[in-house]
Amino acid sequence: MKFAASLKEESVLLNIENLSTKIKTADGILTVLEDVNFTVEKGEIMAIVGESGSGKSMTINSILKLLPKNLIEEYKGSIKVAGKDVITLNENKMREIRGRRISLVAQNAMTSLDPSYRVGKQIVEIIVEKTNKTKSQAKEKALSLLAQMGIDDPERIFQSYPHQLSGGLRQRVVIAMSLACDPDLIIADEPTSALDPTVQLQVLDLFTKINREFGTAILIITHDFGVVARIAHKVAVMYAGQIVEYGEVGDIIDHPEHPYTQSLLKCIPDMDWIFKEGVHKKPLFQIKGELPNLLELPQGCRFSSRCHLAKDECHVTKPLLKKQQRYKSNHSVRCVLTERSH
Ligand SMILES: Nc1ncnc2c1ncn2[C@@H]1O[C@H](COP(=O)(O)OP(=O)(O)OP(=O)(O)O)[C@@H](O)[C@H]1O
Repeated sequence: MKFAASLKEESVLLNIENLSTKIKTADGILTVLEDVNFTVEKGEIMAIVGESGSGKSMTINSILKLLPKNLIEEYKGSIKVAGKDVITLNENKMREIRGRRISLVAQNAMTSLDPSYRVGKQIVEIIVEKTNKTKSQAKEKALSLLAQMGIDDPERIFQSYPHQLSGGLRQRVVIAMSLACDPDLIIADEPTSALDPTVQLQVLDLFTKINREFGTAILIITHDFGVVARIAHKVAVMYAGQIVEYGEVGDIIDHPEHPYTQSLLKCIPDMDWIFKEGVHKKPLFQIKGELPNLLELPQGCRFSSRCHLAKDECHVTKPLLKKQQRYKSNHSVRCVLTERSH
């Protein structure tokens, strides 16, 4: 049976409520996600930002049901795609969602490309497998997609093997592949972190172009608030498996409420001093300390041990993600101090 309604008929493409994921490890049970709530709407670019280990990839794996069964201790809540809860869908139905409704662009293009086949053949195969197109129609579509990715000589790239292409070109090819079945949502997992800085900007701008021209929603995963600022409309700041701040990007950059968000924003390099003074004159800000051990989470706020503002209550009271009424938009923060100060 075909997956019922097209996501494009819904304004909310992805709705996650109270998602909690625990995994089994040799050391014990890890709470990798807890109380995760967010939505991605039609035509929106949403970002999830956080340090390494904060749970960004686990969120993607939970959405796409890519967690190995033997690893899962708990996987509960609701992950609705076009109103259907993927948590209860079987593997056949999930395959209809993956690739067709939601496609994934990984950090390293080589994980998505087979080194032994020309890239054109790989794009054509996906189109033929997932749509009713013939091989020649699929080739036409593949060439058109490559051209739309800003590739000047699509025929040459179509005939190339992955190792003959630069990192930036490979990532453009993978992004073209992700669009092969006209998905409603692309999930891009750190899609630029393996690229040179100038190529990173070009690839980010390509996502913006795709969003504007195709109307495809994008969920981008990053550790870099600079990426968020450049392309996203909405952001969830993630720390130790929880969303600690959520809302419109403009609101959060202008009024970061959570001390962790404030710290992440300080980590964005100021391009002016890089170009004017040289990279060695001003060290980049680093957040001191480490993420808590997910086997022994603190009783109170998970960021409390690294927070320069933490008070006694922060170590004992579990903060909830609460909408801040003073903002018109849905700006939510998980911090007891924010609650007190307004
Ligand atoms: N297979 C696994 N076995 C044990 N622990 C795991 C496994 N996969 C993830 N984790 C742990 O789950 C937590 C969340 O990991 P996750 O990969 O989602 O973080 P991330 O924010 O995506 O980090 P990165 O940016 O480094 O990819 C981390 O503490 C990580 O060590």
